[in-house]
Amino acid sequence: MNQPTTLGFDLGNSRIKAAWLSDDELAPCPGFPLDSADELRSALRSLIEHRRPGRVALASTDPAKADRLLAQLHAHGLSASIDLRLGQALFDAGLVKHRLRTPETTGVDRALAVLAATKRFPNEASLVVDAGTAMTVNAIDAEQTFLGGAIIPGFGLMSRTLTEGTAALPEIDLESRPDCLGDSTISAMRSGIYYAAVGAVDRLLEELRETRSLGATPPVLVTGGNAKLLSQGLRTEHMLAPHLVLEGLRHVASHWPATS
Ligand SMILES: Nc1ncnc2c1ncn2[C@@H]1O[C@H](COP(=O)(O)OP(=O)(O)OP(=O)(O)O)[C@@H](O)[C@H]1O
Ligand SMILES: CC(C)(CO)[C@@H](O)C(=O)NCCC(=O)O
Ligand SMILES: [K+]
Repeated sequence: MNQPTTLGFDLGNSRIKAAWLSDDELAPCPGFPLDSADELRSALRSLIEHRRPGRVALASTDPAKADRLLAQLHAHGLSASIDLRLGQALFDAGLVKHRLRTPETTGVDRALAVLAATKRFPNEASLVVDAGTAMTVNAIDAEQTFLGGAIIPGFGLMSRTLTEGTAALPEIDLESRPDCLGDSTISAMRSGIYYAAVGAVDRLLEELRETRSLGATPPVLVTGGNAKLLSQGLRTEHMLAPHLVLEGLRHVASHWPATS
């Protein structure tokens, strides 16, 4: 049996997701918060206490947080032999083809999710939605070229904008699909935020399909911390893919030179 030895980290703007990665398996670890160094240290300790990784692979959209995680790993005698900070790393390695004008600023999470989609659908176009702190919609054509897409604020960011930009609107949370008719201040905010995002994603998927010759019904993969919540209201047919970024990282790890 193939023993998973790579510990992979997907470090986003609000959470760290980790998984044990092998050539044919992805075993997710419980997620941990990014807020305090103490919390991170103890979460990391319990993660590697019983099982020492042969290698660490890190993908991060936030360089400062990535450096902090690396410092914590060093304290445990570990370093990241794969340390990805930008989509460019995947483009340069020939793992993802693209037609982007600014590959040098493209998020590594977008490129990794796209890579995972090209492995799932090697012979057809596909669309990827990542519902995280920010939400992204990403288009891949039938030749497996990443064409680009859209970046929109996630539920939390939209909600914070409303609260911070007004005197009267309170802080809210959003845990399930709200009624579209908000009959209170809070339920009206929940409705607005939820349908702004879900409606935008549905419309983007439709526009991309129609205008970018992706075929009538390319498969749509939905990932990210808010994937399930988004999925509850999406009209476009789609599949949930909970760990698409880590899935992409698994593909990178299995192609990366063992010595680096
Ligand atoms: N178990 C969980 N712990 C924390 N947040 C969760 C959890 N499950 C869902 N969420 C939601 O997931 C969202 C973050 O999503 P995700 O983890 O994909 O973000 P991220 O990777 O930090 O963001 P980004 O991809 O924009 O950098 C949070 O807004 C939170 O509401
Ligand atoms: C858009 C986010 C925040 C989504 O996590 C991330 O992919 C990112 O920081 N991207 C940089 C800009 C870009 O992807 O073009
Ligand atoms: K992410």
